[in-house]
Amino acid sequence: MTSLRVVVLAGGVGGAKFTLGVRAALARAQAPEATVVVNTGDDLWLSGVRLQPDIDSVLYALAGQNDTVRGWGRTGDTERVNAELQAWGAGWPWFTLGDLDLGTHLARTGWLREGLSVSQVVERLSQRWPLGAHLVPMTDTEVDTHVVTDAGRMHFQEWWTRHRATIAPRAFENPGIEAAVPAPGVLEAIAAADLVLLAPSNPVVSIGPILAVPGIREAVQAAKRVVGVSGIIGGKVVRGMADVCLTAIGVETRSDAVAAHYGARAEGGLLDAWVMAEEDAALAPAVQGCGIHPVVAPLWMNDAAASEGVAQAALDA
Ligand SMILES: O=c1nc2n(C[C@H](O)[C@H](O)[C@H](O)CO)c3cc(O)ccc3cc-2c(=O)[nH]1
Repeated sequence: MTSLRVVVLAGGVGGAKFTLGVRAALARAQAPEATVVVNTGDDLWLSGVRLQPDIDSVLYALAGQNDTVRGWGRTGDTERVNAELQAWGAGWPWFTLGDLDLGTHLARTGWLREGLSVSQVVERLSQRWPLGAHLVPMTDTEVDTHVVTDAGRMHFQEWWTRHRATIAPRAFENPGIEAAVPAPGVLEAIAAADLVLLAPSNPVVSIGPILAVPGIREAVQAAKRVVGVSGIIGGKVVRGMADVCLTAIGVETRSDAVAAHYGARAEGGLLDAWVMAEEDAALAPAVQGCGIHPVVAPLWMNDAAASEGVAQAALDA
């Protein structure tokens, strides 16, 4: 039994899988449940409802309700309402809203319209299933992610789901983030944590917006210990479009480059240690050279045991 208090910063499928592993590893150690600070930068309004893809990815995964094949939405979902929306010409023809998923969006939007804050809504959504972790949004303020391209500015979801990241991004922006405030409990959880973990989520559009909420980066820098987990394995992204996003901000798609992007805590960055894949072991000296302690471990999260192994490596780092 341990009293280790852990905070995870997470977003997307990588964040959800890693969070499952952290939950399992902490349960095995009889440690308290982790607090998971989730990216809300890829949220959007569509057909009158508020979507929170990263919140829902983590929520559904912890609840065992996620579609593991598609990587987003609810398992066993149907698309009857979506077909009607398409017939009306409502929403986006390239963006599917499942029927069960829409139930979540309607519940969330109703509560928001009744005056609940985003974090109060996340708390309500967290009560339906035993999650084994405490979910908090990074902020209650609306800060969607926009992608600036030569073809114009568009919402991150349009760039990703419609264009499949094929239009070169010039920049990623979160309009209004300078005025955003960390959601209640975020700074307190980080300050009280024995360990803050950066999940192997997209460093630019998942972890980036969380750290850009004023006060969160500073809180992580002041945390007792910070360990990051690489989402790059063997010089490639496991899934998603982190490589395109990293190129846009001038960072190479290499594990050591992402570690250097986060930076060593001793030099004003964030990391004490960096968990990197066995395939990237040759890059460990470069990470060490940045002042970050490298830990080499198997990082493929193909099943629950593998995810727990990755989480355990981060907890031990
Ligand atoms: O590739 C897709 N991803 C879809 N996603 C996933 C999402 O676009 C991204 O993968 C994440 O935002 C990236 O973290 C959805 C997520 C939701 O919460 C709700 C609806 C969708 C719909 C789609 C979709 O039609 N196509």
